[in-house]
Amino acid sequence: MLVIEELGVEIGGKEILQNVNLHVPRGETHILFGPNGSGKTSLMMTIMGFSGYKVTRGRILFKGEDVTHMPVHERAILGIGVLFQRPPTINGLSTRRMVEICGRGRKMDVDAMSEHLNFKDFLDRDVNSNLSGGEIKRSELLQLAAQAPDLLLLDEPESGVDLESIVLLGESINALLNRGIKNQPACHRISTNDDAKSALVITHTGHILDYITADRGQVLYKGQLRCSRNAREILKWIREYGYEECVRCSA
Ligand SMILES: Nc1ncnc2c1ncn2[C@@H]1O[C@H](COP(=O)(O)OP(=O)(O)OP(=O)(O)O)[C@@H](O)[C@H]1O
Repeated sequence: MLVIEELGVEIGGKEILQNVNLHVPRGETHILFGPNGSGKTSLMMTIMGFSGYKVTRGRILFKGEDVTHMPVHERAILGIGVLFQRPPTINGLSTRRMVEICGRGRKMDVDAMSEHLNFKDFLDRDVNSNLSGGEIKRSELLQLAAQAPDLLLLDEPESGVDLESIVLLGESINALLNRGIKNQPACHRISTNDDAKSALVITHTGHILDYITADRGQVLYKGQLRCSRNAREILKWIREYGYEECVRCSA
């Protein structure tokens, strides 16, 4: 689904990512760990194609197509969707209209969709205007549900979400991934065929791992992917020994 080869990225002339290689197969969810400032968000923004993230080497393939220099909207149409860590407020555009735009003319019942996410009362507010942290995440998930991407890039989905709402969030993410059943290995899931979705999820706390099934974890450290193994094992190592020791062990 997603293949990144020897990717190098600069922001404003500063090298942020170096020689990143990553493969997220169809139907798999990978967790991206890494200390603050290691480049996790930059990697997601580069995959999505936002300006300011200059690819200096390497390439990004999505569904076999080289998207390295493709504009954001074309990547979105091709099936990449992002849940931002800090999404912008868009004054003058209601969330309802935004959800319809994300759906690109597909027939859908926005009210019914928003009911599942407990978001109906906020539909007519401008996008992300005067919403709490948890409400913003639900707004983002609603937009993603309308877009129905094949690859979800989720930047700290659980941050700012209370312990009860995180259950709803986990269920919504599983629904987006076409996964009803947690803790099933990718090879045993029904949706490993053409409709299987993939995800790359940034987390610091690992709380989201209680609600979604992670097939693999990766550690980004100082702009380089330094470790790839079971996500829970990585989390345990980081908690016990810290990032520096974690990447030393896997070197
Ligand atoms: N627009 C920008 N201009 C200049 N530097 C930037 C910009 N965006 C990010 N950076 C820098 O790039 C580096 C990586 O930032 P990034 O946000 O990707 O890290 P992160 O791993 O997601 O961090 P966190 O866990 O704190 O969210 C940081 O040193 C950051 O200051």
